[in-house]
Amino acid sequence: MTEQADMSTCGQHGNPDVPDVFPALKNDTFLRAARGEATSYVPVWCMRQAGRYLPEFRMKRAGQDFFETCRNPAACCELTLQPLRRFDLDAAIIFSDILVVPQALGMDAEMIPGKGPTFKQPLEEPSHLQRLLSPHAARSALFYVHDALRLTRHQLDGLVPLIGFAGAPWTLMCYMVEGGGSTTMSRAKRWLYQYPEESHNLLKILTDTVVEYLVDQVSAGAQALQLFESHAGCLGPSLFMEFALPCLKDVARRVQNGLRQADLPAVPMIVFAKDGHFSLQELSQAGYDVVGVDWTVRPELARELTGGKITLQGNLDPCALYAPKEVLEKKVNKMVSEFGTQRYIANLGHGIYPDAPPEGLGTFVDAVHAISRSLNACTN
Ligand SMILES: Cc1c2[nH]c(c1CCC(=O)O)Cc1[nH]c(c(CCC(=O)O)c1C)Cc1[nH]c(c(CCC(=O)O)c1C)Cc1[nH]c(c(CCC(=O)O)c1C)C2
Repeated sequence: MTEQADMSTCGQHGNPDVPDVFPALKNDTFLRAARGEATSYVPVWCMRQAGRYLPEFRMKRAGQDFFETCRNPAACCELTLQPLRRFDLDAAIIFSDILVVPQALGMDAEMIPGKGPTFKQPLEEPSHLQRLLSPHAARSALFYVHDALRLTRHQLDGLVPLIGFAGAPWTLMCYMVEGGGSTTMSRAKRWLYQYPEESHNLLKILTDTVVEYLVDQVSAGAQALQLFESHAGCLGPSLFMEFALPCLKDVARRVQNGLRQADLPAVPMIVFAKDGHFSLQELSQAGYDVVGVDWTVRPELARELTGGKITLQGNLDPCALYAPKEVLEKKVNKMVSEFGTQRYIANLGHGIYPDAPPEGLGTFVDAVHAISRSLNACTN
C-alpha cells in the first residue's frame, strides 16, 4: 500500500452528504505500471468490462433506457463494480459513455435497440454548430458523471484504482456529424475536406469541453484517465496528424495543467487510438503516460515505434476469449512475453464483445497474473 487516504475534495458539484476523503488504495499495481514503475506482476483490466457479456449486467439494464442509466449514479456504481466481484481485475472503469459529452453540448441522443446510439439532429452543415451549447454549459450538465465517480470511488473502498474516460474530440465529432455509428465515417470525413476551418472550430469546442470534463472527473475521484480515439483508423496518417493528434496533445497538456491549477493530484493518462498503428510513434510523444494498442499490432513493433520508454496497454484479440482455455492461455503467454512484464498493462485490443463467455475473461485475467509472476521470478 503506497497511497494514504486521499484528500481530494468533492469539487464544485460535490454532494455535501458524501464525505470528501476517499479510502486508501490497496492495490496500486495498475497505477505503478502506468507511471513506468516496477511491478511484481502485470496488471490487467478490460475495455468495456462493465458490459452486456455479464448476465448480471443484462439483468440490471433490462427495461432501463441506456442514457437514463448513465444519469443514475447508483446504477453506474453497481454496473462498475459487477465485473470486480467476478474477476481479479487491477482497475475499475466508471460505467458511462463517450456520448454524454455531445449530449451535454445540447444534442439529443437515444439508444435504438439493434442500431446503437443515434442523434436525432446530427450536424449536417457548419451553420448547425450554432445549435451547440458552450463548453461551460456542458461542464455543469455533466455533474451526474462526477456524482457516479465519487460514489463509486467510495464503494470501491480502495480495492483498485478507478479510471475515468472521455471520447477524443475526433471520435466525438464522428458521432455528432454521422448521427450514429458508421463503417466509413464518410460524412464526418467530408467535413474535414469540405469545411476544414469549421471542423477545427468543432474540434476546438470538443477539446475545451473534454479538458474541463476530465479535470472534474479527477476532482470527483478518478485516479487515471483514458481517451478513446475509437475512429482513428478511418483517418489514415495525414488526416490524423492534421485533425486528431493536435487535439489529443492539447487534451493531455491542458488536463495536467488544469489539475495543477486546481491543486489536484497528477494522474496517469492513457490514449487508445483504435486502428491507429500509423500514429504510435507520435502518440508516444503526445503527453500521455500510456499508449493503448489494438490487436493488429505486433507487441515488438509497438515497443519499437514507441521507443521502449512508455507504458503500453493491450492487445489481445477480443475474439481470443472464444478459444478453449489452453489456447487462450498460450495466446496470453505469447502476448505477455512479447510486451515484457514491465511498463505494461494487459488488456484486450478493443472492448469485450457482448457474446464473450465470462469464463474467458476470467481465464485471461488469471493467466496474465500467473504468467507475468513466473516470468518475473525467472528474471530476478
Ligand atoms: C455497455 C455499453 C456502453 N455503451 C454502450 C453499451 C451497450 C448498450 C447497453 O448496454 O444497452 C452503447 C454504445 N456506445 C457507443 C457504441 C458504439 C456505436 C457505434 O459506433 O456503432 C455503443 C454500442 C459509443 C462508444 N462508447 C464508448 C466508446 C469507446 C470505446 C469503443 O471504441 O468501444 C464508443 C465508440 C465508451 C464506453 N461505453 C461504455 C463504457 C463503459 C465502461 C466500460 O468500459 O466498462 C465505455 C468505456 C458503456
